[in-house]
Amino acid sequence: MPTSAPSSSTQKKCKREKKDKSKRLDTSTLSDSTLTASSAATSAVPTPLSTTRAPTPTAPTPADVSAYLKAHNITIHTPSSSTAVVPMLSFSQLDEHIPQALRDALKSFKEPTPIQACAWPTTLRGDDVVGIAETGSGKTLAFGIPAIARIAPSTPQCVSQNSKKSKGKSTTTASISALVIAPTRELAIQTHDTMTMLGEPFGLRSIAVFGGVDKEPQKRALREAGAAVVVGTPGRIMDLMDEGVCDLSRVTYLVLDEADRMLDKGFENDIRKIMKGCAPVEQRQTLMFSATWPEAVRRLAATFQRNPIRITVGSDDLTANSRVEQTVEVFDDQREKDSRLTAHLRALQHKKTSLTGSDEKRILVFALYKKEASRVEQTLRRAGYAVGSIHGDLSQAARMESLEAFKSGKTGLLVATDVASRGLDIPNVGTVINYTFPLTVEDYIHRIGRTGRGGKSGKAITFFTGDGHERGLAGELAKILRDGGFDAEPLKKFPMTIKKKEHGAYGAFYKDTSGAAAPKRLKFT
Ligand SMILES: Nc1ncnc2c1ncn2[C@@H]1O[C@H](COP(=O)(O)OP(=O)(O)OP(=O)(O)O)[C@@H](O)[C@H]1O
Repeated sequence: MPTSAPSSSTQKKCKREKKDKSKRLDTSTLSDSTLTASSAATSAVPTPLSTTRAPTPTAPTPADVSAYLKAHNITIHTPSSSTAVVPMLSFSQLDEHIPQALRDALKSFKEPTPIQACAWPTTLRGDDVVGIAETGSGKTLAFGIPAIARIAPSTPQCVSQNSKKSKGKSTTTASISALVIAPTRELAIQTHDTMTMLGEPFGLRSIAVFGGVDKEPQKRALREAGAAVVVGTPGRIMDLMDEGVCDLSRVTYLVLDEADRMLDKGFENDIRKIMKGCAPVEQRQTLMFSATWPEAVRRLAATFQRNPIRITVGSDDLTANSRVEQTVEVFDDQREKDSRLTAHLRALQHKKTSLTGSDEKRILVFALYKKEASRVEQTLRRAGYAVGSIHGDLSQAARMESLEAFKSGKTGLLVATDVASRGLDIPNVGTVINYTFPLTVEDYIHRIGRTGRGGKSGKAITFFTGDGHERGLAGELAKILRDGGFDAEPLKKFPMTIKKKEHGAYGAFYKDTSGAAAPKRLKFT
């Protein structure tokens, strides 16, 4: 059936509304004091569309807000020039800020997660934000929804016209408006899938750019089709920038996912270069999200942002997902690990064959080194298990195949290095087994966060020998276990000192050059 063209009055209305919207978005580029003046506490919920509108019936009362912040142990640091952040306690509060078609993406969920509730009001009004919340708590949509809201047509009428025209085929967009940078290829692909889903009703295209695969299709996609959103890993983004096919100069919405990792030694200089290619900081919204936010990167992060609002769900200290039950087993002899691993698989009644039901629990085993991952995989295969692996010695195609087989249940067991520790949202991982402890306790938090996602519970079993790097991490691990209410006794034979961490690149010599005024700390208890 042919699609009828929109009437000229509808077209005019859409144009007018687009113009209004771009005016509205411009406020995000003004100084903080202007932003404060225009959105001063006239209502409990930010109302960028109108200042005369009566309060929304769904707006929470200050008492509701206070109780919510307390219940979820949320702390919000707001720079003195910014307006207080009032969380959105229900999806209906999004209605006046985002188009219906975007709201539809949330329909399978009951309510916003705490990080979404607190991040949306501030990201939608144009602030820079640091969002720290436990693994599996919905951070992708916390930054994904505002990204699309910023570039999508603003009204349901415009949306429906556009989606009729463009459903299935994406609109050619000359400029990239939003950029999400992720530390691993698999995470970039996963986030790109989410952005594609969110942008699809509006004909907004997302392109994933990551290494380990042929550059040509990515170059062609960028050159020929264009994209409103790019999600990628730093190395490939820089390559494509250098080749002149990835123009980021119009990127006004920039996200560092797994931000502490992105600012760590090894990535930091790449991030600086990429940011230089984006719109300048005054015209850009820069967002950082992670489950871990070590002191060592905090001040450095602030130098990339403009008066950021920091939202912390949970403790300011390093904490694990509260729905993951953690146990640690100490070994005197490394060689005991293999038999313990298979004993656990038996105790968990893990099937050796492929899984049939999609709700059957998968098990993720983390090793530290590529060779070790490969050896553990072989051991499990010899023991008769359907098992796959993900590590840096495999081609990207093999990595993607292993991940798919694990997701589908063809293999219910996956052995991985830390390339799989951050961000991956794999349904029904019931247990994470740390065969060898990671190099940092942050990595431990991210690894075990592959289970217990989206409100489900999970289990983490950690083998600990105290050899090499492990010895110096025993104190930090014990603290995490105790903070979560779990048994840290097995670790007591190791030194319990906790070393102050330094930024990988700057160490003790790092100096804050942001010149930003110290933020006031708002703790809602
Ligand atoms: N409001 C919500 N209610 C219930 N589930 C949600 C909600 N929002 C997102 N989810 C689901 O929660 C799961 C975890 O989300 P996501 O991958 O964004 O977590 P994350 O916080 O980024 O985790 P990580 O720190 O490991 O990267 C996803 O399957 C997502 O679809």
